[in-house]
Amino acid sequence: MMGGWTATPTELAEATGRWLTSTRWFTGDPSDGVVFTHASPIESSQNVSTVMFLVRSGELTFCVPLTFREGPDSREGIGSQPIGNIGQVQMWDATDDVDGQRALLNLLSADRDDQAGAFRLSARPIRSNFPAVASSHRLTSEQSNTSIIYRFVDPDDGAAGIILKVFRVLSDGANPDVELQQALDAAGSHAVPRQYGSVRGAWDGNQTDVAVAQEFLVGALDAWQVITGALAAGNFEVSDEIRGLGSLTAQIHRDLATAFGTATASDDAREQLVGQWRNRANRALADAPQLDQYREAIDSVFASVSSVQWPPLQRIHGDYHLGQVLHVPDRGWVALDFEGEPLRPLSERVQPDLALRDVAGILRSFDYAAGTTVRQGGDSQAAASWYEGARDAFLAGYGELSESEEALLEALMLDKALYEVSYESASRPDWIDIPVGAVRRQFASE
Ligand SMILES: Nc1ncnc2c1ncn2[C@@H]1O[C@H](COP(=O)(O)OP(=O)(O)O)[C@@H](O)[C@H]1O
Ligand SMILES: O=P(O)(O)O[C@H]1O[C@H](CO)[C@@H](O[C@H]2O[C@H](CO)[C@@H](O)[C@H](O)[C@H]2O)[C@H](O)[C@H]1O
Repeated sequence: MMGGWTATPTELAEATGRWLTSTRWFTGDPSDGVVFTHASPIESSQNVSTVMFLVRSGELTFCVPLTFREGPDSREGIGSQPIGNIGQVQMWDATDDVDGQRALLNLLSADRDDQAGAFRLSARPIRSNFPAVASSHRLTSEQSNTSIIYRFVDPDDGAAGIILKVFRVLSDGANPDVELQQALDAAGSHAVPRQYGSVRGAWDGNQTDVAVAQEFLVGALDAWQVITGALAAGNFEVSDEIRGLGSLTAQIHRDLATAFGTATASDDAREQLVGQWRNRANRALADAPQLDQYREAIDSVFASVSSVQWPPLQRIHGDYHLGQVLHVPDRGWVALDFEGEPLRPLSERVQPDLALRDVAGILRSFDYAAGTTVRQGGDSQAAASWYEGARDAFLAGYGELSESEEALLEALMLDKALYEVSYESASRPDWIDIPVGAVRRQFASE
């Protein structure tokens, strides 16, 4: 590190452990402790240096870039707070430090391609000749990873800046968020932001994306904000743009099928997917015992689609909901965050699936928007009919479904609601009534 100064893994763990285990992205068990296992220097000067660390906690590996500063001169004008210190050297989360932020972005344009070392970083630039950066700041909204926004001095072909996301929990294998958005961008799709590149990390036989950079879309609100804002204001009219969201979704599916191909839904593949739905249902019933009375009914919905005709399987978004779509001024809808559902292992998330799973995701999100409106005192009748109108408009934009696709969509909506039961029970118990209500309604007439 700077000036030959080094720190041992034990010193690092002692100095940062408390901060690390209290971050939003630390999804481990704090009682497992943290172990600094690997380090890869990013940038170093006489008294400031930035290093990318891998930190192990239980079974999980976290990506933790840190910036070190030695001496008062190196700290002058730093707006953010240090997270700890080792002797005279103070440490910052690099995503929250102006020099750390610059070093992380420089990784993309520095032609870095490590051939040796225990933790090797390689840049995979796409549009690497971007303009000079005027300012940078960390995104403050709630997110599972950590993003930094860089504003250009002058726009680059209309783009006002870059948003760079550092992936926090690493697993072996290409990150679908990077793989799918880069493939869509390369195919000329405007359904995702323009891509600037990504950084790969390799260690102990593992290889994955540690960061990705894309066009920062200025002034965008996500579809959840747009829709719940309108409903909260008492506007229950179904906007034409919902039909447009359906068409955009169909286009994304066509482009992903072209880029990655499709696979016949063989008996084995169906059995595997329906098996996953059953596992999720079992987990949801354990998390919400009040749904146990529907155990058989759930099982028979899943059993009934085993025998209908399935369309070919393909790569999909995988966690498609209204919060994953931005409404961009003068551009319209743009989809984000193709990482898949956080509760599923990566190996499942990259398997070909039913594209209708994404359709189910958005329809469930319309139900959440209606449910939230009612929870906040909105008119329940108006919210229920808005839901039906929004569903019909989205499906009209998506394209006609066959009878068997409709049956599959119903099963996938049930599966998604059951996933949400577990998600809410772990993350937001106050919200659990929304998916629980959806499961109940599905069986109300039986
Ligand atoms: N290209 C972008 N332009 C503008 N805002 C973005 C962009 N990408 C992400 N965001 C904002 O950052 C938030 C988090 O991004 P996301 O990719 O969902 O991160 P995470 O994987 O951490 O959940 C989004 O909900 C959105 O508000
Ligand atoms: O955005 P993430 O990839 O972290 O997705 C997870 O969190 C979502 C909530 O932030 C959760 O979405 C559920 O709540 C949304 C409203 O907040 C709603 O629009 C979605 O339809 C509903 O599923 C998502 O399930 C979870 O994976």
